[in-house]
Amino acid sequence: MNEHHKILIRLTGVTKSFMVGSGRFSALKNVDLEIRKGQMVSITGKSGSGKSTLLNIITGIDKTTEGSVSVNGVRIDKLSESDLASWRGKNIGVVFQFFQLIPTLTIAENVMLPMDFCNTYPRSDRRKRALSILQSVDIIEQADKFPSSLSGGQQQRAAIARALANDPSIIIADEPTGNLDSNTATSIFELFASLARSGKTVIVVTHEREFSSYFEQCISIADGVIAAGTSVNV
Ligand SMILES: Nc1ncnc2c1ncn2[C@@H]1O[C@H](COP(=O)(O)OP(=O)(O)OP(=O)(O)O)[C@@H](O)[C@H]1O
Repeated sequence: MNEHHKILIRLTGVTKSFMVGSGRFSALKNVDLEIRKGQMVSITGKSGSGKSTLLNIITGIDKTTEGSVSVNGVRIDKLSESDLASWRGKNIGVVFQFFQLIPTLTIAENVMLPMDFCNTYPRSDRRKRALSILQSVDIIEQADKFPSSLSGGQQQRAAIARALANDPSIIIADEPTGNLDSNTATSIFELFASLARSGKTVIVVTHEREFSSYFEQCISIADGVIAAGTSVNV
């Protein structure tokens, strides 16, 4: 097994419970999961099955009630809130269904924002880096425009560029093509696949079965439990 396919994310015995009324509700129940570097991974399941909770555990937004979460050798469930925020900014890029670009900033400025937050690159290098990422996702011509003048597909490319700003090892995308037509959605999945080939781990919550062939690992979740046999990969 080469470096490209080493295990990047490992959840062991993860339970996430919420207090509801006088009792406890477990949104994830004793989940064991391994995700490899450089893979395209889908998470599917009905509304309320635990998909967002699983993403929030992987990104450290939610703390586990029981169990451990290790990402690239770091036990993120053991990090303090401030270490976790900085870890997340450098290691996780997030892409949303409705893009969530800042309307008053240009596309290049949107891409520079995570670099500004995390201070990951010298200030004088940030615009150059943003432009090079915009070039790599094929929207360099849009760099100095505002989000509202871009098409939906271009806005999602800009959001992906922003997710790549700090060169994270993991890209998380929650229904990233839910607001795009089928051709545009295909081009976004092609872009994710090329990111996975370059070594990024791309985890996508999606309901769109027509894109299932893009995924090397499919995690199907129901009532907080990962369905047997669905999370196997190469
Ligand atoms: N903070 C919370 N407090 C109490 N219950 C919660 C909390 N967050 C999530 N839950 C419950 O945990 C379960 C899983 O929620 P989650 O948001 O992970 O589902 P999901 O699969 O992402 O759903 P959707 O597809 O609708 O976004 C749901 O029953 C939800 O009501």
